[in-house]
Amino acid sequence: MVLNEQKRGKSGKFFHKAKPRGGSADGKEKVPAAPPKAGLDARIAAAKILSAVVDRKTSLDGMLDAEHGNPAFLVLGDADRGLVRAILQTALRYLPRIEAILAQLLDSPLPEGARSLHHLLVVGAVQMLYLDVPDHSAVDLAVEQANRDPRNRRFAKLANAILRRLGREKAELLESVAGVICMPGWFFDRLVEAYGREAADAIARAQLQPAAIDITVKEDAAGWAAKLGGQVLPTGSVRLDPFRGAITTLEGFEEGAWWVQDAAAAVPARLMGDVRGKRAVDLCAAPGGKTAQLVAAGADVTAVEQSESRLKRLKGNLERLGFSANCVRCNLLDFASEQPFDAVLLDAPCSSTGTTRRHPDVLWTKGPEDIVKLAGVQEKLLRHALTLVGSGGRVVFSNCSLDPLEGEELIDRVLADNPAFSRVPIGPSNWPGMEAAISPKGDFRATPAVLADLGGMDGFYACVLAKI
Ligand SMILES: C[S@@+](CC[C@H](N)C(=O)[O-])C[C@H]1O[C@@H](n2cnc3c(N)ncnc32)[C@H](O)[C@@H]1O
Repeated sequence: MVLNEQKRGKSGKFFHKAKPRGGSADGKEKVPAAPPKAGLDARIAAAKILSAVVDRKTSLDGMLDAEHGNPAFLVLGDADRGLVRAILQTALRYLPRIEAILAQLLDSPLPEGARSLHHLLVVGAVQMLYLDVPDHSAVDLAVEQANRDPRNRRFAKLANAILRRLGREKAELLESVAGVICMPGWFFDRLVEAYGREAADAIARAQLQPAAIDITVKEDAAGWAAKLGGQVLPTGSVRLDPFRGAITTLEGFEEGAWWVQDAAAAVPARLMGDVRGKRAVDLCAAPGGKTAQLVAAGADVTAVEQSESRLKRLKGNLERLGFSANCVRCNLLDFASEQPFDAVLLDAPCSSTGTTRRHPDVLWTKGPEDIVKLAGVQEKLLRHALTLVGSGGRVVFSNCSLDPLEGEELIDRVLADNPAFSRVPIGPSNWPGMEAAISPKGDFRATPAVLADLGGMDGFYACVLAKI
């Protein structure tokens, strides 16, 4: 491995051929010495967590959990935790571009054994390229970080040289990678196959934008949009204007007038039609956004959820909203009811590839094999869900995947051997403003590029089935 501005000496160690610009008078890069630096622990935690995400496929949410998260995260104060979140969210969003830039600064790729150096450089680079961290501070801290880690100590000068050069050539480097798709190749190929190149490009662009905050209101969407500052979307959700602060402090939260729910995620329950006075079951219910919608629409709701902790959260959410539902903790495959339901909602566990705007780790922790596996799980759950609905009733199947294997193809397969069920197409004319999210077969097929001018929405799929 040889690096630009770095050559391997006879001993096999790296030495730095410093350019005069940015170096010290004697041509040697200065490596700052060791006093503790503010924010260093946050950078160290970010690099560790980045490694867990991309090398060990660990989900980011769990590691950033305020109670059970990664130990390196839990020891940090609030400000540092915020910084770690910002570094990781941005690094994972732009990873292919950051890696392409680092590749330009290296003559040959870092060896597999230098992964921790790679993560350290990514953490340094993301601050300089996409976050408002002054270059000198990001470089100093990266060097300090390298010096603190026995695996990276010998690379401290190298990190210094690479990141300094990145700082000097930032604008050109960013320009040179502007066309790099920020997704793993396998996933982008699947998007192209499913949606065509143009639409896949639009999705790749849209998913780089962080998600807006959408709320579902019990009533009077226009009134709440005016009160909180926002707008009513064609889906019926209220999109809040960007703001700083805690959502829980906004008017209406305490008294349970609304709940946070992405505009796309709010669509499946709306597709159920008029459920007033009907018996409805929400089969994968927690944290309860769709249960709340069904209760708000006047249904008598049973919520089924297998995770105890998530069911607890659902109950807490319903309580704040002043709603009640019959909550059942079990695997839905074991759930049965003597009396069939009028409405069955199955919002199935999926690859979550539609949620990359909020969960940019998803594409780095999942692979094509997960999509196949999860499609199999969902098919099993859907086949069971169909047994719970009575004649004339409706089943809505939904998930937040962009992959047809977990959506259209699964539905076609299940309908093929369930002649008592048929698809109820959503007519584009039924939903002004949302035509782009209605598939030719009449399913709801949102991608992050739908309503892009208004800030996009999560990728989501929903299909309505009726029982004869
Ligand atoms: C996509 S989330 C559901 C989100 C929820 N519908 C909402 O709108 O708030 C999927 C949920 O299904 C639950 N789940 C997964 N497999 C299940 C099963 N076999 N039986 C019951 N619940 C299950 C998970 O614990 C998770 O809470």
